[in-house]
Amino acid sequence: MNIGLTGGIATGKSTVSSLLVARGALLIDADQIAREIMLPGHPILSQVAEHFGQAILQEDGSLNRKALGNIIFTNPEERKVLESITHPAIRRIIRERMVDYEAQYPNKLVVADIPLLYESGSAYEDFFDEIMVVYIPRELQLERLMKRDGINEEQAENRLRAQQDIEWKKERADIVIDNRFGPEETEQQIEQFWRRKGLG
Ligand SMILES: CC(C)(COP(=O)(O)OP(=O)(O)OC[C@H]1O[C@@H](n2cnc3c(N)ncnc32)[C@H](O)[C@@H]1O)[C@@H](O)C(=O)NCCC(=O)NCCS
Ligand SMILES: Nc1ncnc2c1ncn2[C@@H]1O[C@H](COP(=O)(O)OP(=O)(O)OP(=O)(O)O)[C@@H](O)[C@H]1O
Repeated sequence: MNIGLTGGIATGKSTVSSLLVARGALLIDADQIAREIMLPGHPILSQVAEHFGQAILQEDGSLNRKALGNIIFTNPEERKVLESITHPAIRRIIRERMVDYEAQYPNKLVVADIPLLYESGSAYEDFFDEIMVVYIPRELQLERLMKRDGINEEQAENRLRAQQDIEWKKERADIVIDNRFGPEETEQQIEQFWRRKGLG
């Protein structure tokens, strides 16, 4: 069985995926894949640099994440260009890993953590048995994001605006994990999900 795990920025996807992995789930992490394709020498990074210019690279040729983030989180058109380069590659790698894991470990739960699962359209939605959304109310999302990344309210708002609203995602979810309370409450919901699915 597989699930797509999503939510908004800083709603707690990594927290929830760690709880699932601790129970034996296999994880595919879209943010990690996004970093792999941006490593020096990768053809995707070359395409990105071709469009955005050398200013988004550090002297050693690696990606200057801050510089690229500043461009795409304040300019939706540039964000679309970046996504048109990165998303097809990310999607392909996720699908390949999913197929591999499911063939190798047919009794395990495979979890794909994809921040922009819904934003990417039906390409992903049809791919998973179920979609789990990690939810917290927007004000708390803003607060946790500012604190975790050490950014101000305007920068955090820009990042939130680059994604679909968390309430909208919650409405569409097959499974909602409400992560606004403490870690114990979240763990309880994961345990319930695990039992309901007969995973052990
Ligand atoms: C722009 C980049 C370099 C900024 O790097 P930075 O280290 O500041 O952020 P990081 O990669 O840790 O991402 C943090 C979060 O930002 C959000 N985010 C990232 N890219 C996007 C985007 N194109 N649109 C909306 N939100 C995004 C996601 O919620 C993600 O979890 C980086 O996010 C990137 O390469 N983005 C393009 C690839 C992509 O779309 N990744 C999302 C996973 S599918
Ligand atoms: N139940 C909780 N109570 C308090 N703080 C939490 C809780 N869950 C997560 N956090 C904190 O909120 C922040 C965001 O969590 P996390 O990094 O798991 O989110 P994420 O959805 O994976 O984020 P991103 O998509 O941006 O990588 C972190 O600083 C984390 O420590």
